[in-house]
Amino acid sequence: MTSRTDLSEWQTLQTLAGTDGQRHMRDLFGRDEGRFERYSGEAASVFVDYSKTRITDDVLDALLALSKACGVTERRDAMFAGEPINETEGRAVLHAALRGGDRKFAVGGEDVTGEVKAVLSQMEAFCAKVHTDEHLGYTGKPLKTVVNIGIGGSDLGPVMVTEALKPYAIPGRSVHFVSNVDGTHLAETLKVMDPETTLFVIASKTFTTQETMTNAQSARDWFLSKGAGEADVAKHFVALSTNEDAVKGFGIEPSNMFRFWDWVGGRYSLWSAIGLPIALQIGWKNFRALLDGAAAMDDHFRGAPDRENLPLLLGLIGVWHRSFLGMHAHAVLPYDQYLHRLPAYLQQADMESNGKSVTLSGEKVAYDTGPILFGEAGTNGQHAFYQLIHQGTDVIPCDFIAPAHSHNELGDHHPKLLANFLAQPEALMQGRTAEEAKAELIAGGASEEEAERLAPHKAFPGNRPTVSMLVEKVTPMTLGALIALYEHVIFVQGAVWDVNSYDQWGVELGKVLAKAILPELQGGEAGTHDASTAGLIARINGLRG
Ligand SMILES: O=P(O)(O)OC[C@H]1O[C@H](O)[C@H](O)[C@@H](O)[C@@H]1O
Repeated sequence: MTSRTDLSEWQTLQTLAGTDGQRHMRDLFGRDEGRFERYSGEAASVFVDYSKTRITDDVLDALLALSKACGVTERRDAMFAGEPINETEGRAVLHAALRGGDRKFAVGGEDVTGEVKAVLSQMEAFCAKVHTDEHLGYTGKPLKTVVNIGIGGSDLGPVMVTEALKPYAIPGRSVHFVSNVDGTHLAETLKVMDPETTLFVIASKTFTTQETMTNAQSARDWFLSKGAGEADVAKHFVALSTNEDAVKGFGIEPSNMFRFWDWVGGRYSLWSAIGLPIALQIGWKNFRALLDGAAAMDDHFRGAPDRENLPLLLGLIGVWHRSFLGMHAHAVLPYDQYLHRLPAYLQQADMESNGKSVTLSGEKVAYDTGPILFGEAGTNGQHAFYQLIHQGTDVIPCDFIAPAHSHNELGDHHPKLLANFLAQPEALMQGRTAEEAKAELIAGGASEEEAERLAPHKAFPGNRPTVSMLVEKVTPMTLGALIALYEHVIFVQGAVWDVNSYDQWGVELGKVLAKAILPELQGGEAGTHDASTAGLIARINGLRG
């Protein structure tokens, strides 16, 4: 198998990295009035400006040629055709089928549209029952509060979306999330819960995850300790899972289970039954709109020509930054408070997907793959880590995301927020030379000597790439489209890097070792460990007595 680095397209890009990749964007903008128009586009109501990245037409052409040489389009088609592109687990990757509406999808030749629709109908009917107060608890009161117990993909998506779509929340209801196995998370959540009106949603694809099973068991114990009987569990506990046997084993009836399938990756599962807490919070119509927004982005990704295909272009630009220009990190900076959990969500989506270092055929990659992703809602990040983004030694490409309208148009808050959303990328691109800094200091009254001394500190290198994404408003539709855009960017990058974006074996080893260590913290015999781990175990056991 040829390595990506043997491809002539790869080598062309390596050469371009030393030429075009070093050009200052100030000059690129200076020489080209059409840059913004040429390097921006819109799909499914998400407008994307990628002109403030270090690309030229030559770079873009070379990236698109690389994509062709890597078979990105063929792999995309294989994904949508339900082929088992998750090769290490022998599974299809078909979360698009969950949101596809009437579009047909099949896995291994078998149509799945029907079963997807059946579960969606089951979810819709359940939501209707809860929302009309017909689903009653063990004392006859309607259930008003939802506690979702899940972790990773069974938590981050629903948390992010319910936060993002708070303006659509049905009044008088609330959704809470417990993920950490740290008892504090559950204990603090239960403190404000009324057992008579609380619905527990146990969300776990495998229904074996230690954190979730432990929290679910403790929630059940708490519920039973409040005067409810075993038979009442059915009214207050539902499961979202692929594992019917384990759900039964836990004591939840299959009729209270909302299922999904092994072709839905955990970090791509918010569109499945895992989205139930979202639907419970925002209502069915809005949940459907979320799915429709994502489906519109799927259509764009499948149908738009390469040069207009935003997920393809953004994915390739990310590869350019990471594998050719040596940029290690990627910041996601939403200028919308409701999107404050988007970076955390994308951390799992991206880092668990492309945090890989062997190719599909098992060889060590000879290039950099997935970046370190982090972020924070603007403008808070500006007062925390942006200093490093502006003047640090690492160049960190950033995504700036903003809605033109806020759900809370309070005084002049939103224009101020938007001004920051616009100013930061401008500053990151333009920078400020030492000469400019010196001139400004002198204009501000500094002496020549003082200006000379301070200018290096006040100079900004600029040429720091940013992508700006703009939506009219954060709605279920635009949010769905935005999430799907990122999913496909991750797909494109995985396809170019020749890694399996759909497994996560790296999470396993720690889990196995934790299982082995647990008995040693509960009075069991000491196991075999390195001196550091053994020393820490002994110390913890000493402290806990
Ligand atoms: O939904 P579950 O089976 O409980 O899995 C929850 C999470 O477990 C692991 O951490 C995996 O790495 C995640 O991808 C997954 O989302």
